[in-house]
Amino acid sequence: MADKPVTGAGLRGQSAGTTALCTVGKTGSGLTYRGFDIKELAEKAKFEEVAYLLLKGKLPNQSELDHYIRKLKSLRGLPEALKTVLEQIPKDAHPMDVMRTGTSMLGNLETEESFDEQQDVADRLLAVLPSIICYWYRFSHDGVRIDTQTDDNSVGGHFLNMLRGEPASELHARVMNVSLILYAEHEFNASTFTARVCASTLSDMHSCVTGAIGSLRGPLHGGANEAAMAMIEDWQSPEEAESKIMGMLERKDKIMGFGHAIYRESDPRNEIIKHWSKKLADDVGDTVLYPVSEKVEEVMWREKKLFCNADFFHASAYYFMDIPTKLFTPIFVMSRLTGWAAHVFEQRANNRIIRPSADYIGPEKSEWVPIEARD
Ligand SMILES: CC(=O)SCCNC(=O)CCNC(=O)[C@H](O)C(C)(C)COP(=O)(O)OP(=O)(O)OC[C@H]1O[C@@H](n2cnc3c(N)ncnc32)[C@H](O)[C@@H]1OP(=O)(O)O
Ligand SMILES: O=C([O-])CC(=O)C(=O)O
Repeated sequence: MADKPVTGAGLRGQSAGTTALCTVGKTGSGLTYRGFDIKELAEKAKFEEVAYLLLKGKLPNQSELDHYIRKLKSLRGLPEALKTVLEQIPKDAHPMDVMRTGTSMLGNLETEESFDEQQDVADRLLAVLPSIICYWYRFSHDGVRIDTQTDDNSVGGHFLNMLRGEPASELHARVMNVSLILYAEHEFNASTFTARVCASTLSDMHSCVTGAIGSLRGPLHGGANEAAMAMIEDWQSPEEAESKIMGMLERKDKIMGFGHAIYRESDPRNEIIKHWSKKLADDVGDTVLYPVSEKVEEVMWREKKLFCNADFFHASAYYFMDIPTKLFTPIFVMSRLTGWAAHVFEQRANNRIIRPSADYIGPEKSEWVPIEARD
């Protein structure tokens, strides 16, 4: 992508604070969490280890990790009042709205009374968000009230088990683990910045996370994985994909799953999720969606020098695992909760209310006109 002059629009290129959590695009394309390269984490870590790293500040040793997994497993249950609320939400609601309402309702039932409770509140949310979305989804779509306390050790395996009513295969659990690691943290992205702005007023964790979910929902941010799927799902061949993309580019449409506010050359998460999407394509014997996705990637680079961001190959990967498209962005929430909460901790530890200024472009002086005399 050609370099663009940095202007004030979208606060692009302006530092809005400090963080010890993450670097994005520091050497042109890299991503690190507390200094650890994303490629190494995606290959070697459990998502729960990455959550611990982000939330507690260091990698856990074996007994700390075992204890943490046991803790998360014990926190998966839903209060009855929250189940009642989830049962009222219609089947055609957007699952991101369900996540938002579920988090907000939990804030009424299990209010964070003091910042001393922040670690426990974050752990509870990490454990319970998959339960919220799956309980609502299975109740509204299948008419069943699921037990959200499965015996799966991993967050990803637990999610798939609740969704399907049976434990996930090793491959699917592995891909979910990688996906949750890739989505966990990304510096001052829009949803995290929302959480930090909310935290800067000394608000509670549930409010910060509820606001962040609202920001993540949009198609220019987390909603892009669903939007990318909606775009490619009906294309039957790479040739059709090429001609459709060329038409979209001619009309100056945004192509979802491409481009990035910070990365200029590539998004390091793409190569990783693309690898797993290919493995899943081979697993299900796909001959259409993966070649279509690869063609879109090739055409976008050839025509616009735009590269896939984290979202594009997530679409096909989730599709191959038979995950309904509208649950794609809620999975992002289940993971990014770790980054959001860790940023809230950081903001609280060194806080000043976030309140920028605006350049006024309205009228200099307006004359008051009585209501009867107005047009
Ligand atoms: C996990 C995540 O949240 S990753 C982001 C997910 N979002 C998407 O995939 C949505 C599609 N992508 C986009 O809308 C953008 O690339 C964003 C929102 C991610 C970044 O926006 P910006 O920082 O404003 O983009 P940037 O400054 O790099 O844009 C440069 C030019 O490329 C164009 N461009 C950028 N992305 C795209 C795209 N996906 N399709 C078509 N054109 C694009 C822009 O319109 C801009 O053109 P202009 O200078 O004529 O206005
Ligand atoms: O950093 C951003 O602007 C968006 C992004 O990729 C993320 O939040 O993962």
